Amino acid sequence: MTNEKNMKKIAAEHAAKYVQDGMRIGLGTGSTAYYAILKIGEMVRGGLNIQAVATSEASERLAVEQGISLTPVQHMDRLDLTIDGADELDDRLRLIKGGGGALLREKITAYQSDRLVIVADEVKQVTQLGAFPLPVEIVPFAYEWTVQSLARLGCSVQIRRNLSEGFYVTDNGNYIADCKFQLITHPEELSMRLGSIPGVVEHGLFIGMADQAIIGCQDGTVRILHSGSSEAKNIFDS
Ligand SMILES: O=C(CO)[C@H](O)[C@H](O)COP(=O)(O)O
Repeated sequence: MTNEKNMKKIAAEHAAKYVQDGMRIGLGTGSTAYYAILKIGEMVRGGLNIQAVATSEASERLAVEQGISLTPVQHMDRLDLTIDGADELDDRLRLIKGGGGALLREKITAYQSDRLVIVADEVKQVTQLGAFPLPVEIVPFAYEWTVQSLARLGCSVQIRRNLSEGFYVTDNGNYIADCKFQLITHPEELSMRLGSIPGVVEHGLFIGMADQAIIGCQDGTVRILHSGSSEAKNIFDS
């Protein structure tokens, strides 16, 4: 039986194999993307030449520690590939992201990428999204009103707190509202409704963005899902 950490690691290390010399790479955030950054760092120290941007200050620090030099975004046009984690994904590669609070930079980076590869352990794959509370980044001004608007969509809302019990503040100076729906039956419609609330900066539904998901499984295999295809295959990584 492979434990959760190893499921994340095998998925992330498989994805790192897609990174090739000369590519422009987006580095994701979270405990699964962490392993991809470690692997890419190892490849860079071995001579791989890439340009990279990170989706959070935490991933920036990790990348630099690993010897991956980061390029300012204004010096990059499109990215070839971004490797990032997810909190939930369904068979159509619709995602909930933002558990680590980095959803805004992650979505901007994913949108700018020719290819978004999601890495996750198999617990994250669900038939319907919504068991994981949907993170929504909101501006601090009048956040109480924004919370009321979010609650009118049929969810219970909690402003995320940090360990010292103050509000968690994102890398962009905003708050995160974690929105618990029973289940999200129509993610596309919800995405549009969230986007129309003033005060919402961005939300963690990523729809039509992921090209591929690499899922690390308990039996030590990786399952690969492609957008637009219901076929999945499990393979032993070597
Ligand atoms: O969206 C994210 C951060 O904002 C992460 O990718 C997501 O929370 C998954 O994290 P982990 O790999 O630690 O489970």
